[in-house]
Amino acid sequence: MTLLSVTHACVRLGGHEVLHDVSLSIAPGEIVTILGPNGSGKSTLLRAALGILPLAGGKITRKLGLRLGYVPQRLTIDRTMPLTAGRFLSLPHRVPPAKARTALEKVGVPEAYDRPMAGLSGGQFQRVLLARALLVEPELLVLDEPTQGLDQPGEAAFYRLIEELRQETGTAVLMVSHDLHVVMAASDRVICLNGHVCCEGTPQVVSNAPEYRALFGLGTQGALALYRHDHDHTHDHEHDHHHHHHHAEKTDA
Ligand SMILES: Nc1ncnc2c1ncn2[C@@H]1O[C@H](COP(=O)(O)OP(=O)(O)OP(=O)(O)O)[C@@H](O)[C@H]1O
Repeated sequence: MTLLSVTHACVRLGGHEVLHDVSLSIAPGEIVTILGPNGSGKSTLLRAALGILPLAGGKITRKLGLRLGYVPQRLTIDRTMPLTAGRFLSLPHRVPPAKARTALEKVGVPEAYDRPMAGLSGGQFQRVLLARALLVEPELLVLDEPTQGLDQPGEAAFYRLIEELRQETGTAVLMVSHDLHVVMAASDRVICLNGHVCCEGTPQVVSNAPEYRALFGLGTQGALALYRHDHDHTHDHEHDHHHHHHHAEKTDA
């Protein structure tokens, strides 16, 4: 079964073809990451897949009634607006307070409920956006560079949370990133984009593909190997092997 598929999609923006003949599909429970340099069309692809942008060619197919949660790349909230995270979760559709509190607990920021959105840290804010995306109990979570503005430990913690949510709820995840270090090992499948699909496959396959190396340079294999080794550890100190979370299947001991 496929939750969402993009078939031979072309997107034109401002008179030029930003995406050419791009195909991808995502199955239940999969974590698929779209990687690519700035301007390679990653956000465009997500927005086309969500139906926000029209296609110049190809098609998008979604499972009927697909429950989809979306975390946008950036959301600015007027700092003068006294909007608490609890109330934010009730926009645009009212959500029972207990459900909003549960969602905030699930993403590790229960204290945000009564706090104004404008006063949250970057990491707390992204978690609230994620909580909002979880309200629909998504079968597919779509995340557009959800860790922008977070420091490295914050970013690593955010991706661990995504993995935990996947394990707990079985949601599939389609996300965009240009960060190789954290995302590669956290993904089941990677799609390397540069206006078209350059290569795709498991992180190991992609990191060895000449197309990928041409885009990201030869040094990334080393970085990936290092990251895979350090996957279960904090990322603020490379040699700090303190375990934050234990994933039995991924320990490196
Ligand atoms: N509304 C638009 N009109 C014209 N060109 C656009 C428009 N929106 C995006 N583009 C162009 O499309 C290309 C892809 O943009 P997109 O935002 O999808 O890239 P990206 O891979 O997400 O980049 P980044 O990593 O910088 O976020 C870029 O060259 C961008 O300048």
